[in-house]
Amino acid sequence: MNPYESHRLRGLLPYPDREANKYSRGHLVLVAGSAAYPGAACLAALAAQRMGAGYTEVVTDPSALPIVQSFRPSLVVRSDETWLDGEPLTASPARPGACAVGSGFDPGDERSKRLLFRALDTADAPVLVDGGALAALATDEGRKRCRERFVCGLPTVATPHGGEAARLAKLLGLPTDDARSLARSLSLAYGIVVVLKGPVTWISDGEAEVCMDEGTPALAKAGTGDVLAGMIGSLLAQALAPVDACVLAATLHAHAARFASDDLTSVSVTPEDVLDYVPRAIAAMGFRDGASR
Ligand SMILES: NC(=O)C1=CN([C@@H]2O[C@H](COP(=O)(O)OP(=O)(O)OC[C@H]3O[C@@H](n4cnc5c(N)ncnc54)[C@H](O)[C@@H]3O)[C@@H](O)[C@H]2O)[C@@H](O)CC1
Ligand SMILES: Nc1ncnc2c1ncn2[C@@H]1O[C@H](COP(=O)(O)OP(=O)(O)O)[C@@H](O)[C@H]1O
Repeated sequence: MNPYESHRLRGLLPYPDREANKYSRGHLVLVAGSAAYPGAACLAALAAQRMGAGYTEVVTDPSALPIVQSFRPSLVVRSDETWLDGEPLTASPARPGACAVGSGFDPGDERSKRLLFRALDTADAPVLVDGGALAALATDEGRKRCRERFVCGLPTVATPHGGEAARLAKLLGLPTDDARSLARSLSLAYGIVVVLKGPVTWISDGEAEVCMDEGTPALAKAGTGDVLAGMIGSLLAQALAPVDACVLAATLHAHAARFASDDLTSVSVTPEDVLDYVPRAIAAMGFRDGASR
Protein backbone atom coordinates (compact mmCIF):
# COMPACT_ATOMS: atom_id res chain seq x y z
CA MET A 1 0.00 0.00 0.00
CA ASN A 2 3.04 2.26 0.47
CA PRO A 3 5.33 1.86 -2.55
CA TYR A 4 7.79 4.41 -1.13
CA GLU A 5 10.59 2.29 0.31
CA SER A 6 13.61 3.99 1.89
CA HIS A 7 15.79 3.92 -1.24
CA ARG A 8 13.13 5.75 -3.24
CA LEU A 9 12.60 8.33 -0.49
CA ARG A 10 16.34 8.95 -0.19
CA GLY A 11 16.48 9.62 -3.93
CA LEU A 12 13.85 12.35 -3.49
CA LEU A 13 15.77 14.32 -0.83
CA PRO A 14 16.52 17.73 -2.32
CA TYR A 15 20.26 17.99 -1.68
CA PRO A 16 21.55 21.12 -3.43
CA ASP A 17 23.74 20.83 -6.55
CA ARG A 18 27.19 22.41 -6.60
CA GLU A 19 25.85 25.13 -8.92
CA ALA A 20 22.79 25.82 -6.77
CA ASN A 21 21.58 29.33 -6.03
CA LYS A 22 18.71 30.48 -3.87
CA TYR A 23 16.34 30.70 -6.86
CA SER A 24 17.25 27.32 -8.33
CA ARG A 25 16.49 25.81 -4.89
CA GLY A 26 12.85 26.91 -5.05
CA HIS A 27 10.81 29.96 -4.19
CA LEU A 28 7.97 29.31 -1.78
CA VAL A 29 5.34 32.02 -1.47
CA LEU A 30 3.81 31.22 1.90
CA VAL A 31 0.54 33.10 2.35
CA ALA A 32 -0.05 32.43 6.02
CA GLY A 33 -0.96 33.80 9.43
CA SER A 34 -3.62 36.26 10.52
CA ALA A 35 -4.27 38.61 13.39
CA ALA A 36 -5.64 35.60 15.30
CA TYR A 37 -2.88 33.10 14.39
CA PRO A 38 0.46 34.78 13.52
CA GLY A 39 2.41 31.83 14.97
CA ALA A 40 1.29 29.43 12.24
CA ALA A 41 3.11 31.55 9.64
CA CYS A 42 6.33 31.30 11.69
CA LEU A 43 6.06 27.51 12.08
CA ALA A 44 5.35 26.91 8.39
CA ALA A 45 8.09 29.31 7.28
CA LEU A 46 10.84 27.71 9.35
CA ALA A 47 9.63 24.28 8.22
CA ALA A 48 9.98 25.43 4.60
CA GLN A 49 13.54 26.63 5.22
CA ARG A 50 14.50 23.44 7.03
CA MET A 51 13.06 21.39 4.15
CA GLY A 52 15.37 23.13 1.70
CA ALA A 53 13.53 25.91 -0.12
CA GLY A 54 16.03 28.54 -1.29
CA TYR A 55 13.74 31.54 -0.99
CA THR A 56 10.93 31.58 1.55
CA GLU A 57 8.69 34.61 1.19
CA VAL A 58 5.99 35.03 3.82
CA VAL A 59 2.91 37.01 2.82
CA THR A 60 0.90 37.84 5.90
CA ASP A 61 -1.62 40.08 7.62
CA PRO A 62 -0.23 43.55 8.40
CA SER A 63 -0.68 42.94 12.13
CA ALA A 64 1.48 39.78 11.90
CA LEU A 65 4.36 41.39 9.95
CA PRO A 66 6.51 42.43 12.93
CA ILE A 67 6.04 39.05 14.60
CA VAL A 68 7.21 37.08 11.56
CA GLN A 69 10.01 39.54 10.79
CA SER A 70 11.40 39.32 14.30
CA PHE A 71 11.01 35.52 14.34
CA ARG A 72 13.70 34.98 11.67
CA PRO A 73 15.60 37.70 9.83
CA SER A 74 16.29 35.46 6.81
CA LEU A 75 12.60 35.36 5.91
CA VAL A 76 11.40 37.77 3.26
CA VAL A 77 8.14 39.12 4.67
CA ARG A 78 5.49 41.28 3.07
CA SER A 79 1.96 42.40 3.60
CA ASP A 80 -0.90 40.47 2.01
CA GLU A 81 -2.47 43.80 1.01
CA THR A 82 0.34 44.46 -1.49
CA TRP A 83 0.48 40.78 -2.57
CA LEU A 84 -3.17 40.85 -3.69
CA ASP A 85 -2.25 43.31 -6.46
CA GLY A 86 1.31 42.14 -7.12
CA GLU A 87 3.05 40.04 -9.75
CA PRO A 88 1.63 36.49 -10.02
CA LEU A 89 3.96 33.58 -9.25
CA THR A 90 5.36 31.74 -12.27
CA ALA A 91 7.49 28.62 -11.90
CA SER A 92 10.01 27.41 -14.48
CA PRO A 93 12.64 24.64 -14.47
CA ALA A 94 15.40 27.19 -13.77
CA ARG A 95 13.35 28.97 -11.12
CA PRO A 96 10.95 26.48 -9.57
CA GLY A 97 8.33 27.71 -7.14
CA ALA A 98 5.07 27.05 -5.37
CA CYS A 99 2.49 28.80 -3.26
CA ALA A 100 1.23 27.50 0.11
CA VAL A 101 -1.85 29.26 1.38
CA GLY A 102 -3.95 29.10 4.54
CA SER A 103 -1.89 28.00 7.56
CA GLY A 104 -3.06 30.29 10.34
CA PHE A 105 -5.96 31.78 8.40
CA ASP A 106 -9.15 32.41 10.28
CA PRO A 107 -11.54 29.85 8.79
CA GLY A 108 -14.51 31.45 7.15
CA ASP A 109 -13.44 35.09 7.13
CA GLU A 110 -13.69 37.06 3.88
CA ARG A 111 -9.96 37.83 3.75
CA SER A 112 -9.09 34.10 3.77
CA LYS A 113 -11.32 33.59 0.74
CA ARG A 114 -9.81 36.50 -1.22
CA LEU A 115 -6.26 35.31 -0.57
CA LEU A 116 -7.05 31.70 -1.46
CA PHE A 117 -8.84 32.60 -4.68
CA ARG A 118 -6.04 34.94 -5.73
CA ALA A 119 -3.52 32.10 -5.26
CA LEU A 120 -5.64 29.57 -7.17
CA ASP A 121 -6.46 32.04 -9.95
CA THR A 122 -2.98 33.44 -10.58
CA ALA A 123 -0.25 30.98 -9.55
CA ASP A 124 1.29 29.32 -12.61
CA ALA A 125 2.82 26.88 -10.13
CA PRO A 126 1.68 24.22 -7.63
CA VAL A 127 -0.60 25.51 -4.85
CA LEU A 128 -0.94 23.91 -1.41
CA VAL A 129 -4.11 24.71 0.56
CA ASP A 130 -4.01 24.29 4.34
CA GLY A 131 -5.64 25.41 7.59
CA GLY A 132 -8.24 28.15 7.49
CA ALA A 133 -8.16 28.39 3.67
CA LEU A 134 -9.77 24.93 3.47
CA ALA A 135 -13.10 26.44 4.58
CA ALA A 136 -13.06 28.65 1.46
CA LEU A 137 -12.00 25.70 -0.68
CA ALA A 138 -15.12 23.83 0.48
CA THR A 139 -17.41 26.08 -1.58
CA ASP A 140 -18.66 25.86 -5.16
CA GLU A 141 -16.29 28.72 -6.13
CA GLY A 142 -13.33 27.01 -4.47
CA ARG A 143 -14.00 23.65 -6.13
CA LYS A 144 -14.54 25.26 -9.54
CA ARG A 145 -11.12 26.88 -9.29
CA CYS A 146 -9.47 23.56 -8.42
CA ARG A 147 -11.16 21.88 -11.38
CA GLU A 148 -9.96 24.66 -13.70
CA ARG A 149 -6.41 24.26 -12.45
CA PHE A 150 -6.68 20.49 -12.93
CA VAL A 151 -7.75 20.94 -16.56
CA CYS A 152 -4.76 23.26 -17.11
CA GLY A 153 -2.37 20.71 -15.58
CA LEU A 154 -1.64 22.89 -12.54
CA PRO A 155 -1.30 20.81 -9.34
CA THR A 156 -3.30 21.68 -6.23
CA VAL A 157 -2.70 19.90 -2.93
CA ALA A 158 -4.94 20.11 0.15
CA THR A 159 -3.94 19.04 3.67
CA PRO A 160 -7.15 18.71 5.73
CA HIS A 161 -7.47 17.18 9.19
CA GLY A 162 -10.64 15.21 9.91
CA GLY A 163 -12.75 18.29 10.65
CA GLU A 164 -11.60 20.14 7.52
CA ALA A 165 -12.10 17.03 5.37
CA ALA A 166 -15.66 16.71 6.66
CA ARG A 167 -16.29 20.29 5.51
CA LEU A 168 -14.90 19.52 2.02
CA ALA A 169 -17.05 16.37 1.87
CA LYS A 170 -20.22 18.10 3.05
CA LEU A 171 -20.30 20.37 0.01
CA LEU A 172 -20.85 17.28 -2.17
CA GLY A 173 -22.58 14.96 0.30
CA LEU A 174 -19.65 12.51 0.27
CA PRO A 175 -19.48 9.80 2.96
CA THR A 176 -16.83 10.35 5.63
CA ASP A 177 -16.78 7.04 7.51
CA ASP A 178 -13.66 5.55 5.85
CA ALA A 179 -10.52 7.71 5.69
CA ARG A 180 -8.95 5.99 2.70
CA SER A 181 -12.10 6.29 0.57
CA LEU A 182 -12.61 9.86 1.75
CA ALA A 183 -9.11 10.86 0.62
CA ARG A 184 -9.77 9.32 -2.79
CA SER A 185 -13.27 10.76 -3.26
CA LEU A 186 -12.13 14.27 -2.27
CA SER A 187 -9.22 14.00 -4.69
CA LEU A 188 -11.51 13.00 -7.55
CA ALA A 189 -14.24 15.51 -6.72
CA TYR A 190 -11.92 18.52 -6.44
CA GLY A 191 -9.18 17.48 -8.90
CA ILE A 192 -6.50 17.77 -6.22
CA VAL A 193 -3.98 15.69 -4.28
CA VAL A 194 -5.36 15.11 -0.77
CA VAL A 195 -3.34 14.61 2.39
CA LEU A 196 -5.97 13.51 4.92
CA LYS A 197 -4.17 13.92 8.24
CA GLY A 198 -4.76 11.95 11.43
CA PRO A 199 -3.16 9.17 13.51
CA VAL A 200 -2.87 7.47 10.10
CA THR A 201 -2.53 9.88 7.18
CA TRP A 202 -3.85 8.98 3.72
CA ILE A 203 -2.44 10.59 0.59
CA SER A 204 -4.45 10.24 -2.61
CA ASP A 205 -4.19 11.56 -6.15
CA GLY A 206 -7.48 9.89 -7.09
CA GLU A 207 -5.72 6.90 -8.68
CA ALA A 208 -3.98 5.37 -5.67
CA GLU A 209 -3.69 5.95 -1.96
CA VAL A 210 -0.54 5.90 0.14
CA CYS A 211 -0.93 4.98 3.81
CA MET A 212 1.37 6.92 6.17
CA ASP A 213 1.45 5.17 9.53
CA GLU A 214 4.83 6.12 10.95
CA GLY A 215 3.55 9.04 13.03
CA THR A 216 3.35 9.24 16.81
CA PRO A 217 0.71 10.71 19.13
CA ALA A 218 3.42 13.20 20.13
CA LEU A 219 2.25 15.01 16.97
CA ALA A 220 -1.20 15.59 18.49
CA LYS A 221 -0.40 19.16 19.56
CA ALA A 222 -1.61 22.41 17.97
CA GLY A 223 0.83 23.64 15.33
CA THR A 224 2.22 20.37 13.95
CA GLY A 225 -0.06 20.66 10.91
CA ASP A 226 1.44 24.08 10.12
CA VAL A 227 4.91 22.48 10.22
CA LEU A 228 3.79 19.77 7.78
CA ALA A 229 2.30 22.36 5.41
CA GLY A 230 5.59 24.28 5.31
CA MET A 231 7.50 21.07 4.58
CA ILE A 232 5.22 19.99 1.73
CA GLY A 233 5.13 23.52 0.30
CA SER A 234 8.93 23.61 0.34
CA LEU A 235 9.23 20.35 -1.62
CA LEU A 236 6.61 21.50 -4.13
CA ALA A 237 8.65 24.69 -4.57
CA GLN A 238 11.67 22.49 -5.29
CA ALA A 239 9.74 20.85 -8.15
CA LEU A 240 9.05 17.47 -6.60
CA ALA A 241 5.99 15.78 -8.08
CA PRO A 242 3.00 16.44 -5.79
CA VAL A 243 2.51 12.93 -4.36
CA ASP A 244 6.29 12.52 -3.91
CA ALA A 245 6.41 15.86 -2.05
CA CYS A 246 3.55 14.84 0.25
CA VAL A 247 4.93 11.38 1.02
CA LEU A 248 8.49 12.58 1.65
CA ALA A 249 7.35 15.48 3.86
CA ALA A 250 4.91 13.34 5.86
CA THR A 251 7.59 10.68 6.39
CA LEU A 252 10.21 13.19 7.58
CA HIS A 253 7.61 14.93 9.78
CA ALA A 254 6.80 11.59 11.45
CA HIS A 255 10.48 10.63 11.81
CA ALA A 256 11.35 14.05 13.25
CA ALA A 257 8.60 13.66 15.85
CA ARG A 258 9.89 10.17 16.75
CA PHE A 259 13.47 11.40 17.17
CA ALA A 260 12.19 14.31 19.27
CA SER A 261 10.14 11.90 21.43
CA ASP A 262 13.17 9.68 22.01
CA ASP A 263 15.00 12.62 23.56
CA LEU A 264 12.15 14.65 25.05
CA THR A 265 9.28 12.14 25.59
CA SER A 266 6.01 12.11 23.68
CA VAL A 267 4.53 14.13 26.54
CA SER A 268 6.78 17.15 26.09
CA VAL A 269 7.48 17.35 22.35
CA THR A 270 6.25 20.62 20.82
CA PRO A 271 5.84 21.61 17.15
CA GLU A 272 9.00 23.71 17.55
CA ASP A 273 10.86 20.55 18.63
CA VAL A 274 9.58 18.71 15.55
CA LEU A 275 11.11 21.51 13.47
CA ASP A 276 14.41 21.19 15.30
CA TYR A 277 14.57 17.46 14.60
CA VAL A 278 13.85 17.68 10.87
CA PRO A 279 17.60 17.86 10.07
CA ARG A 280 18.18 14.66 12.06
CA ALA A 281 15.36 12.94 10.15
CA ILE A 282 16.90 14.04 6.84
CA ALA A 283 20.39 12.88 7.82
CA ALA A 284 19.04 9.53 9.06
CA MET A 285 17.37 8.96 5.70
CA GLY A 286 20.82 9.11 4.14
CA PHE A 287 22.84 10.85 1.50
CA ARG A 288 22.62 10.38 -2.24
CA ASP A 289 25.82 9.58 -4.11
CA GLY A 290 27.60 12.85 -4.78
CA ALA A 291 25.26 14.95 -2.63
CA SER A 292 26.79 17.93 -0.82
CA ARG A 293 26.39 17.54 2.90
N1 LIG B 1 0.08 28.62 16.61
C1 LIG B 1 -0.84 28.88 15.71
O1 LIG B 1 -0.92 30.00 15.20
C2 LIG B 1 -1.76 27.80 15.28
C3 LIG B 1 -2.68 28.08 14.29
N2 LIG B 1 -3.52 27.15 13.80
C4 LIG B 1 -4.41 27.60 12.72
O2 LIG B 1 -5.68 27.80 13.26
C5 LIG B 1 -6.62 27.84 12.21
C6 LIG B 1 -7.86 27.07 12.64
O3 LIG B 1 -7.58 25.68 12.70
P1 LIG B 1 -8.40 24.69 13.65
O4 LIG B 1 -8.06 23.31 13.22
O5 LIG B 1 -8.17 25.03 15.07
O6 LIG B 1 -9.91 25.11 13.42
P2 LIG B 1 -11.13 24.61 12.50
O7 LIG B 1 -12.24 25.50 12.85
O8 LIG B 1 -10.72 24.47 11.08
O9 LIG B 1 -11.42 23.14 12.97
C7 LIG B 1 -11.43 22.76 14.27
C8 LIG B 1 -12.66 21.95 14.51
O10 LIG B 1 -12.64 20.78 13.67
C9 LIG B 1 -13.11 19.68 14.39
N3 LIG B 1 -12.33 18.48 14.11
C10 LIG B 1 -12.84 17.33 13.70
N4 LIG B 1 -11.90 16.43 13.47
C11 LIG B 1 -10.74 17.00 13.75
C12 LIG B 1 -9.40 16.54 13.72
N5 LIG B 1 -9.08 15.31 13.31
N6 LIG B 1 -8.44 17.40 14.06
C13 LIG B 1 -8.76 18.64 14.47
N7 LIG B 1 -10.02 19.13 14.52
C14 LIG B 1 -11.00 18.30 14.16
C15 LIG B 1 -13.03 20.04 15.86
O11 LIG B 1 -14.33 19.88 16.36
C16 LIG B 1 -12.65 21.49 15.93
O12 LIG B 1 -13.57 22.26 16.63
C17 LIG B 1 -5.93 27.24 10.98
O13 LIG B 1 -5.64 28.24 10.06
C18 LIG B 1 -4.64 26.66 11.55
O14 LIG B 1 -3.60 26.69 10.60
C19 LIG B 1 -3.55 25.77 14.29
O15 LIG B 1 -2.77 25.04 13.37
C20 LIG B 1 -2.97 25.66 15.69
C21 LIG B 1 -1.68 26.44 15.90
N1 LIG C 1 -2.42 10.45 17.29
C1 LIG C 1 -1.64 10.82 16.25
N2 LIG C 1 -0.74 9.95 15.76
C2 LIG C 1 0.05 10.32 14.71
N3 LIG C 1 0.01 11.55 14.12
C3 LIG C 1 -0.88 12.44 14.57
C4 LIG C 1 -1.75 12.13 15.66
N4 LIG C 1 -2.53 13.22 15.89
C5 LIG C 1 -2.16 14.15 15.00
N5 LIG C 1 -1.18 13.69 14.21
C6 LIG C 1 -0.52 14.42 13.11
O1 LIG C 1 -0.27 15.76 13.57
C7 LIG C 1 -0.60 16.72 12.56
C8 LIG C 1 -1.76 17.60 13.09
O2 LIG C 1 -2.19 18.48 12.10
P1 LIG C 1 -3.45 19.44 12.32
O3 LIG C 1 -4.59 18.67 12.86
O4 LIG C 1 -3.63 20.21 11.09
O5 LIG C 1 -2.93 20.38 13.51
P2 LIG C 1 -2.78 21.96 13.64
O6 LIG C 1 -3.83 22.58 12.77
O7 LIG C 1 -3.03 22.23 15.08
O8 LIG C 1 -1.43 22.34 13.24
C9 LIG C 1 -0.95 15.91 11.33
O9 LIG C 1 0.21 15.70 10.55
C10 LIG C 1 -1.43 14.57 11.90
O10 LIG C 1 -1.30 13.51 11.01
